[in-house]
Amino acid sequence: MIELRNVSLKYGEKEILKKVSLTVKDNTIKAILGPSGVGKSTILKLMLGLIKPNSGQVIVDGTDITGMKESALYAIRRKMGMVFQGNALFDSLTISQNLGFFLRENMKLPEEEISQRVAEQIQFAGLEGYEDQLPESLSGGMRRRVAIGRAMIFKPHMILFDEPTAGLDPVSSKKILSLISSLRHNNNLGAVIVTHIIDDVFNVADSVAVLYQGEMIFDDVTEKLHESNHQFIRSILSDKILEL
Ligand SMILES: Nc1ncnc2c1ncn2[C@@H]1O[C@H](COP(=O)(O)OP(=O)(O)OP(=O)(O)O)[C@@H](O)[C@H]1O
Repeated sequence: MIELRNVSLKYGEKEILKKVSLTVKDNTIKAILGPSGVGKSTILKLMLGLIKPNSGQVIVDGTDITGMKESALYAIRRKMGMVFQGNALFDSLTISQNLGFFLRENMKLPEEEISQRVAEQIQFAGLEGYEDQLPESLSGGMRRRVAIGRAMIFKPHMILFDEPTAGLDPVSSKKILSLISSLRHNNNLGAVIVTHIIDDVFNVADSVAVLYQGEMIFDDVTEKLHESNHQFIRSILSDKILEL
């Protein structure tokens, strides 16, 4: 479980988050919805301990990580997989090498186990036949699936997605969303999805937190979004996609 308790954060003089509280339960999918620049990616960085709040606490599985040293944070980050907005694949490595990279470099696992885990992710992400290709020869949707496979290969129990469908066509978006849904069912995994696309929320999320002007204006099960009278929520429900 990941919790943000009364988290406030400034970049310089700019106040980004104002006393934001949020809970992501295990084995559930939580969406964080909000306009561009509101601080959604910042929340993911706080959850990974990459940045620290000015006040408030970030709790991961009952442990307060707010004041933790970098060395202790390593173990916390190992519980979480991260899929970055631009995928962050290595252009000069093949798909298999991309998938196995961190297992080789950071975990120093035996080659046999690496090959087995890579093969599992190739199958899970539907990338059979592309093992020896470079990322540039794959479609945007396939590259996103490689990035998901690479996050999954550590066997995390929570996975964080930054705009998982951004830049994808509707068919690829659908595939990515069903892959995300299948993570929970097949692997008992929780997920956080940062997005500005309302359809993503209704397609996969159990609950949604809406961030607007630094504050969490809604945090409840997804179906209740329709009951909100907040003007911003009413406008996103009618427009379906937030201003970029
Ligand atoms: N390292 C930084 N230093 C200063 N300002 C920053 C830094 N990182 C982010 N910001 C600013 O903080 C605000 C929130 O950024 P963040 O990336 O969290 O937004 P976001 O909601 O994820 O937006 P997007 O969907 O466009 O990525 C933005 O105004 C951004 O310009």
